[in-house]
Amino acid sequence: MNQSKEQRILNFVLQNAVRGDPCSVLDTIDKYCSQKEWAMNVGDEKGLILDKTVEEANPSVALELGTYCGYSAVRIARLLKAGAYLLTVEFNPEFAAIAKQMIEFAGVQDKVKLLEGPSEEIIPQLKKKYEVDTLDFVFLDHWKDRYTPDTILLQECNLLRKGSVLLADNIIFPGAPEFLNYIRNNPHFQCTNYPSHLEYMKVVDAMEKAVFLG
Ligand SMILES: O=C(NCCCCc1cc2cnccc2s1)c1cc(-c2ccc(F)cc2)cc(O)c1O
Ligand SMILES: [Mg+2]
Repeated sequence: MNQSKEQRILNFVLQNAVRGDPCSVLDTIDKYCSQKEWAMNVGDEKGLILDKTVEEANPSVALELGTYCGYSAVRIARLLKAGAYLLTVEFNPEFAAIAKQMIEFAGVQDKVKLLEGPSEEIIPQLKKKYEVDTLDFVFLDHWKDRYTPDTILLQECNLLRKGSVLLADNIIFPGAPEFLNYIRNNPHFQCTNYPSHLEYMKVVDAMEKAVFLG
Protein backbone atom coordinates (compact mmCIF):
# COMPACT_ATOMS: atom_id res chain seq x y z
CA MET A 1 0.00 0.00 0.00
CA ASN A 2 1.65 3.25 -0.98
CA GLN A 3 2.80 5.62 1.77
CA SER A 4 1.02 8.76 2.92
CA LYS A 5 2.65 12.18 2.58
CA GLU A 6 2.87 12.30 6.39
CA GLN A 7 4.72 8.95 6.44
CA ARG A 8 7.14 10.31 3.80
CA ILE A 9 7.78 13.38 5.97
CA LEU A 10 8.46 11.21 9.03
CA ASN A 11 10.77 8.89 7.05
CA PHE A 12 12.71 11.88 5.73
CA VAL A 13 13.18 13.08 9.34
CA LEU A 14 14.20 9.62 10.59
CA GLN A 15 16.80 9.41 7.82
CA ASN A 16 18.09 13.00 7.81
CA ALA A 17 17.57 14.66 11.20
CA VAL A 18 19.61 14.19 14.39
CA ARG A 19 17.81 12.03 16.98
CA GLY A 20 17.19 14.00 20.18
CA ASP A 21 17.76 17.36 18.46
CA PRO A 22 14.41 19.23 18.13
CA CYS A 23 15.89 22.02 15.97
CA SER A 24 17.27 19.53 13.47
CA VAL A 25 13.82 17.85 13.29
CA LEU A 26 12.14 21.22 12.63
CA ASP A 27 14.73 22.22 10.01
CA THR A 28 14.42 18.85 8.28
CA ILE A 29 10.60 19.03 8.11
CA ASP A 30 10.82 22.60 6.76
CA LYS A 31 13.39 21.48 4.15
CA TYR A 32 11.19 18.59 2.97
CA CYS A 33 7.95 20.61 2.92
CA SER A 34 9.45 23.61 1.15
CA GLN A 35 11.39 21.59 -1.45
CA LYS A 36 9.47 18.35 -1.97
CA GLU A 37 5.88 18.23 -0.69
CA TRP A 38 3.89 21.08 0.87
CA ALA A 39 2.28 20.21 4.22
CA MET A 40 0.27 22.18 6.78
CA ASN A 41 2.97 22.59 9.45
CA VAL A 42 3.04 26.05 10.99
CA GLY A 43 6.46 26.37 9.31
CA ASP A 44 9.57 28.46 9.93
CA GLU A 45 8.18 31.98 9.42
CA LYS A 46 5.04 31.66 11.58
CA GLY A 47 7.10 29.30 13.77
CA LEU A 48 9.19 32.28 14.88
CA ILE A 49 6.00 34.10 15.98
CA LEU A 50 4.98 30.95 17.87
CA ASP A 51 8.43 30.78 19.51
CA LYS A 52 8.30 34.39 20.71
CA THR A 53 4.74 34.00 22.03
CA VAL A 54 5.63 30.80 23.92
CA GLU A 55 8.81 32.34 25.35
CA GLU A 56 6.88 35.40 26.52
CA ALA A 57 4.13 33.27 28.09
CA ASN A 58 6.65 30.78 29.55
CA PRO A 59 3.79 28.33 30.20
CA SER A 60 3.76 25.56 32.81
CA VAL A 61 0.76 23.94 31.08
CA ALA A 62 0.18 24.41 27.33
CA LEU A 63 -2.53 23.04 25.05
CA GLU A 64 -2.31 22.58 21.27
CA LEU A 65 -5.38 21.83 19.17
CA GLY A 66 -4.26 20.21 15.92
CA THR A 67 -1.07 18.13 16.22
CA TYR A 68 -0.76 16.93 12.59
CA CYS A 69 2.81 15.56 12.21
CA GLY A 70 3.99 17.06 15.51
CA TYR A 71 5.98 19.98 14.07
CA SER A 72 4.49 22.64 16.36
CA ALA A 73 4.40 20.24 19.32
CA VAL A 74 8.19 19.82 18.95
CA ARG A 75 8.50 23.59 18.36
CA ILE A 76 6.61 24.41 21.58
CA ALA A 77 7.99 21.59 23.76
CA ARG A 78 11.63 22.48 23.03
CA LEU A 79 11.01 25.87 24.71
CA LEU A 80 9.26 24.62 27.87
CA LYS A 81 10.97 24.97 31.24
CA ALA A 82 11.69 21.95 33.48
CA GLY A 83 8.43 20.45 34.75
CA ALA A 84 6.28 22.24 32.17
CA TYR A 85 4.28 20.22 29.64
CA LEU A 86 2.23 20.38 26.45
CA LEU A 87 -1.06 18.59 25.86
CA THR A 88 -1.61 18.23 22.10
CA VAL A 89 -4.88 17.04 20.57
CA GLU A 90 -5.19 15.26 17.24
CA PHE A 91 -8.39 13.95 15.65
CA ASN A 92 -6.89 11.77 12.91
CA PRO A 93 -5.35 8.47 14.18
CA GLU A 94 -2.89 8.25 11.28
CA PHE A 95 -1.59 11.75 11.97
CA ALA A 96 -1.42 10.98 15.72
CA ALA A 97 0.72 7.89 15.05
CA ILE A 98 3.13 9.92 12.88
CA ALA A 99 3.28 12.75 15.45
CA LYS A 100 4.03 10.32 18.30
CA GLN A 101 7.09 9.03 16.41
CA MET A 102 8.16 12.55 15.45
CA ILE A 103 7.92 13.78 19.07
CA GLU A 104 9.87 10.76 20.34
CA PHE A 105 12.58 11.11 17.67
CA ALA A 106 12.99 14.79 18.64
CA GLY A 107 13.44 13.70 22.28
CA VAL A 108 10.67 15.88 23.74
CA GLN A 109 8.30 13.02 24.61
CA ASP A 110 8.65 13.65 28.37
CA LYS A 111 7.15 17.11 27.89
CA VAL A 112 4.35 16.17 25.50
CA LYS A 113 1.10 14.28 26.06
CA LEU A 114 -0.66 13.43 22.80
CA LEU A 115 -4.45 13.07 23.14
CA GLU A 116 -6.52 11.56 20.34
CA GLY A 117 -10.06 12.72 19.70
CA PRO A 118 -12.24 15.69 18.82
CA SER A 119 -11.56 18.91 20.74
CA GLU A 120 -15.15 19.24 21.89
CA GLU A 121 -14.81 15.90 23.68
CA ILE A 122 -11.27 16.37 25.03
CA ILE A 123 -11.58 19.93 26.38
CA PRO A 124 -14.31 19.05 28.94
CA GLN A 125 -12.09 16.17 30.16
CA LEU A 126 -8.96 18.24 30.80
CA LYS A 127 -9.66 19.08 34.45
CA LYS A 128 -10.85 15.71 35.75
CA LYS A 129 -9.23 13.17 33.45
CA TYR A 130 -5.97 15.04 32.66
CA GLU A 131 -5.62 16.88 35.99
CA VAL A 132 -5.32 20.32 34.45
CA ASP A 133 -6.09 23.32 36.66
CA THR A 134 -5.79 26.17 34.15
CA LEU A 135 -4.01 26.56 30.81
CA ASP A 136 -1.24 29.14 30.48
CA PHE A 137 -0.98 28.89 26.69
CA VAL A 138 -3.27 27.54 23.93
CA PHE A 139 -2.23 27.12 20.27
CA LEU A 140 -5.26 26.87 17.96
CA ASP A 141 -4.37 25.11 14.70
CA HIS A 142 -7.24 22.70 14.12
CA TRP A 143 -10.49 23.08 12.14
CA LYS A 144 -10.84 26.81 11.61
CA ASP A 145 -14.58 26.73 12.33
CA ARG A 146 -13.81 25.18 15.73
CA TYR A 147 -11.66 28.10 16.95
CA THR A 148 -14.66 30.06 18.29
CA PRO A 149 -16.72 27.22 19.82
CA ASP A 150 -13.59 25.78 21.45
CA THR A 151 -12.53 29.17 22.85
CA ILE A 152 -16.03 29.45 24.37
CA LEU A 153 -15.75 25.87 25.67
CA LEU A 154 -12.37 26.63 27.30
CA GLN A 155 -14.03 29.52 29.17
CA GLU A 156 -17.09 27.46 30.13
CA CYS A 157 -14.78 24.73 31.53
CA ASN A 158 -12.88 27.36 33.58
CA LEU A 159 -9.63 26.42 31.88
CA LEU A 160 -8.47 30.00 31.30
CA ARG A 161 -7.08 32.31 33.96
CA LYS A 162 -6.20 36.04 33.91
CA GLY A 163 -3.24 36.23 31.51
CA SER A 164 -3.81 32.94 29.64
CA VAL A 165 -2.45 33.39 26.11
CA LEU A 166 -4.24 32.05 23.03
CA LEU A 167 -2.43 32.01 19.67
CA ALA A 168 -4.39 31.15 16.52
CA ASP A 169 -2.87 30.06 13.20
CA ASN A 170 -4.35 30.71 9.72
CA ILE A 171 -6.28 33.85 10.51
CA ILE A 172 -6.09 34.89 6.81
CA PHE A 173 -5.54 31.60 4.94
CA PRO A 174 -7.51 29.33 5.05
CA GLY A 175 -9.03 32.00 7.33
CA ALA A 176 -10.98 32.12 10.57
CA PRO A 177 -13.18 35.20 10.01
CA GLU A 178 -15.84 34.24 12.54
CA PHE A 179 -13.17 33.70 15.24
CA LEU A 180 -11.53 37.05 14.42
CA ASN A 181 -14.89 38.80 14.78
CA TYR A 182 -15.64 36.96 18.04
CA ILE A 183 -12.30 37.50 19.73
CA ARG A 184 -11.69 41.11 18.63
CA ASN A 185 -15.13 42.20 19.86
CA ASN A 186 -14.85 40.33 23.15
CA PRO A 187 -13.93 42.63 26.07
CA HIS A 188 -12.45 39.67 27.95
CA PHE A 189 -9.60 39.34 25.43
CA GLN A 190 -6.76 41.68 24.45
CA CYS A 191 -5.85 40.89 20.82
CA THR A 192 -2.70 41.37 18.75
CA ASN A 193 -2.34 40.56 15.03
CA TYR A 194 0.91 39.15 13.58
CA PRO A 195 1.02 39.41 9.77
CA SER A 196 2.95 36.59 8.12
CA HIS A 197 2.67 34.13 5.21
CA LEU A 198 1.19 30.70 4.69
CA GLU A 199 3.77 28.05 5.49
CA TYR A 200 6.28 27.52 2.63
CA MET A 201 4.28 29.88 0.33
CA LYS A 202 4.16 33.58 -0.66
CA VAL A 203 0.45 33.61 0.20
CA VAL A 204 -0.44 36.13 2.92
CA ASP A 205 -1.50 34.71 6.27
CA ALA A 206 -1.49 35.92 9.89
CA MET A 207 -1.59 34.75 13.49
CA GLU A 208 -3.74 36.34 16.22
CA LYS A 209 -2.74 36.45 19.87
CA ALA A 210 -5.53 36.86 22.42
CA VAL A 211 -4.74 37.34 26.12
CA PHE A 212 -7.60 36.43 28.48
CA LEU A 213 -8.30 39.30 30.86
CA GLY A 214 -10.42 37.28 33.31
O1 LIG B 1 -6.89 22.77 8.10
C1 LIG B 1 -5.83 23.08 8.63
N1 LIG B 1 -5.52 22.62 9.84
C2 LIG B 1 -6.46 21.81 10.57
C3 LIG B 1 -6.38 20.34 10.26
C4 LIG B 1 -7.39 19.68 11.08
C5 LIG B 1 -7.76 18.72 11.68
C6 LIG B 1 -8.14 18.60 13.05
C7 LIG B 1 -9.39 18.71 13.57
C8 LIG B 1 -9.42 18.49 14.98
C9 LIG B 1 -10.52 18.47 15.84
N2 LIG B 1 -10.37 18.24 17.16
C10 LIG B 1 -9.14 18.01 17.67
C11 LIG B 1 -8.01 18.02 16.87
C12 LIG B 1 -8.17 18.27 15.51
S1 LIG B 1 -7.00 18.31 14.28
C13 LIG B 1 -4.83 23.91 7.90
C14 LIG B 1 -4.96 24.04 6.52
C15 LIG B 1 -4.03 24.79 5.80
C16 LIG B 1 -4.16 24.92 4.33
C17 LIG B 1 -4.80 23.92 3.60
C18 LIG B 1 -4.91 24.04 2.22
C19 LIG B 1 -4.37 25.14 1.56
F1 LIG B 1 -4.45 25.24 0.23
C20 LIG B 1 -3.74 26.11 2.28
C21 LIG B 1 -3.64 26.01 3.66
C22 LIG B 1 -2.97 25.41 6.46
C23 LIG B 1 -2.86 25.30 7.83
O2 LIG B 1 -1.84 25.91 8.50
C24 LIG B 1 -3.78 24.56 8.56
O3 LIG B 1 -3.63 24.49 9.92
MG1 LIG C 1 -2.18 25.93 10.58
